[in-house]
Amino acid sequence: MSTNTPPTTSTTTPVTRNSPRSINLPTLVVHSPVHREHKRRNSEPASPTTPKTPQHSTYFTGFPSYTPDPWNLRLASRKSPLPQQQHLRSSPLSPHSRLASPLSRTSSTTAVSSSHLPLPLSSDSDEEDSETLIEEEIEYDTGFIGNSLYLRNTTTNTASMSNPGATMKRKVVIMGSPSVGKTSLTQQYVAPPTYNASYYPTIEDTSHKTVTYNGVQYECEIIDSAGLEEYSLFPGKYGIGVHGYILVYAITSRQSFDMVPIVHDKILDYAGLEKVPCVLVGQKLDLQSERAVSTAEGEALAKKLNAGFIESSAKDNKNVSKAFDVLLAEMQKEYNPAPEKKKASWWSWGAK
Ligand SMILES: Nc1nc2c(ncn2[C@@H]2O[C@H](COP(=O)(O)OP(=O)(O)OP(=O)(O)O)[C@@H](O)[C@H]2O)c(=O)[nH]1
Repeated sequence: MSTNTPPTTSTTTPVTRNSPRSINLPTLVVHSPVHREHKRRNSEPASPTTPKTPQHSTYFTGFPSYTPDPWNLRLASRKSPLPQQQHLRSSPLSPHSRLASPLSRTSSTTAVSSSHLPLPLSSDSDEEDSETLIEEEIEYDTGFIGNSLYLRNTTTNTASMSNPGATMKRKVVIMGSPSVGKTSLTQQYVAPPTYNASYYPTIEDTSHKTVTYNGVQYECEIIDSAGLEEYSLFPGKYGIGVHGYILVYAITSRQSFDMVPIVHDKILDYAGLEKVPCVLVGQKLDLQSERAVSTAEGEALAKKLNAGFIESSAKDNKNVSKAFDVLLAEMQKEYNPAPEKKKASWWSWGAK
């Protein structure tokens, strides 16, 4: 019997009362997505013959990425051509990168390709991989207005803000009643001097213009929409993926002025937002003798709609580019707010 008894004290390391080994707790192994990815990369052979696996730009967040905005979809669809090494340098494991966390906000990490961005290229880059790629976190605000869920891209374009030479895309839609001068305003802005006294109703026209405003370069896509009547259906596509609106009325037409708040309401309904960057433009300023809407009324409506305001004449090319500048200012306020100045604390005040 005594031969089957296992030895009772066979420890080689002395176990003191306070040592962690004295407590026999079960080991908890957490396999987080980050941990798994780290293990996978460490286990890969470091031979130069290892084939480079092209990685999708939304790699390594560990969580399903969510890129519903058409702008972001375009970015996310790009495949990253960088080798493994460079991804690790800017991967979420690096202490300098921002780790996209599903707990903080709905966010996804997307590789943004830009040759102007200030990040240094690592020395081990191949010739074919000369394009600089950086990761930019795309953030969304979500919430409810009534019963509908809204989702708004709240990413401040840090890449462009940190590099004044970068170009930012802006999609703008011009809306209002028929024959108020939307097309004339757009054409005068895009290719001045252009004014046509004859009237051809528009179905839809898109033009582009690159402008610099407040030190930032914008590539504007300007959509000239068809004139809206009170009971016409609002085209839903103008409620999504648009950065700003130019709401036009003619100072000679009370009806076109009354149409503005109706259009504005429809935009907010479709966009599911409480506010969108807007400028209210009172067109046909040259027709002073036929004026039906005063400047004060225009200003009051703009204030009510939280929009910028200007009166213009496409015929005389007066305040045309200013109208677009006012909108760029409104969009800058919304999408690239100036960094808040640090308030003087009590400590620094006392130290003076
Ligand atoms: N006097 C004057 N006429 C203008 C001005 N702007 C446009 N018009 C005239 O107004 C008419 C309608 O102009 P459009 O630019 O086609 O108006 P619109 O709002 O695009 O019209 P829709 O395509 O139906 O939506 C044309 O005959 C223009 O020549 C302006 O500033 N002053």
